[in-house]
Amino acid sequence: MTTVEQPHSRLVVLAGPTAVGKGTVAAAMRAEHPEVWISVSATTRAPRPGEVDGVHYLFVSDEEFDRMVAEDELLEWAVVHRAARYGTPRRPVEEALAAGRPAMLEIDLQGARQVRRTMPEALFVFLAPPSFEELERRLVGRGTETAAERERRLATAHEELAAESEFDVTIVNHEVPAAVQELVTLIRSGSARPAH
Ligand SMILES: Nc1ncnc2c1ncn2[C@@H]1O[C@H](COP(=O)(O)OP(=O)(O)OP(=O)(O)O)[C@@H](O)[C@H]1O
Ligand SMILES: Nc1nc2c(ncn2[C@@H]2O[C@H](COP(=O)(O)O)[C@@H](O)[C@H]2O)c(=O)[nH]1
Repeated sequence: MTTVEQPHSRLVVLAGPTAVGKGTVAAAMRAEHPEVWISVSATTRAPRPGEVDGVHYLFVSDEEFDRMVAEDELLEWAVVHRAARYGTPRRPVEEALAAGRPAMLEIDLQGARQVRRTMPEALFVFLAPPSFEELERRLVGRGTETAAERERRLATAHEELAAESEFDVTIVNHEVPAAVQELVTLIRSGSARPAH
């Protein structure tokens, strides 16, 4: 009997708690591994200093986000940290995958669960902090949230850390270059995704 190898999806979903370093790891991937296509999410939150529309996010109004949802333009979307809506535009993901490019989404847990339902063949990677204390240090050190917003994010972080076992692989973000290397190795290996 001939063994037919299961074709692997080239879609990687990277999730993890607030301030673990998802954005930092994704930015390093974008800079060092341009062969990996990284989705640009739409969000209703305001840009932080230095964030560029169309590069870091598509910054959209509530009305525009409503339209994207109504017209089924988003692969997944969620209200994150009870603060703003974030979503993955569907068409660019489909185009990247159709072109044979490895593609990566950097999204929250709720979004990862939605993608799990619609694209179960994707590889789900959990980015974990070395410790909760280090996560708090990174959140405070980033300095982009108010104390109240930090509290909200840390409350969500407890829930997100409890969901680690839902993911195929965990990468602990001790050092950014090592985390990027682990991610690239997974993507290149054709995602040795364990069966569920
Ligand atoms: N390996 C690391 N070691 C030390 N600091 C790190 C590391 N990775 C990221 N950081 C720092 O931690 C802070 C949070 O990182 P980042 O904004 O990338 O997190 P995030 O997971 O994208 O957060 P959020 O989900 O809230 O958007 C930043 O100041 C970043 O420079
Ligand atoms: N479900 C989705 N979550 C997303 C998306 N893009 C980003 N995110 C997540 O939002 C939080 C907060 O991000 P921040 O930039 O405001 O700090 C973070 O966990 C991101 O991973 C998305 O398209 N869908």
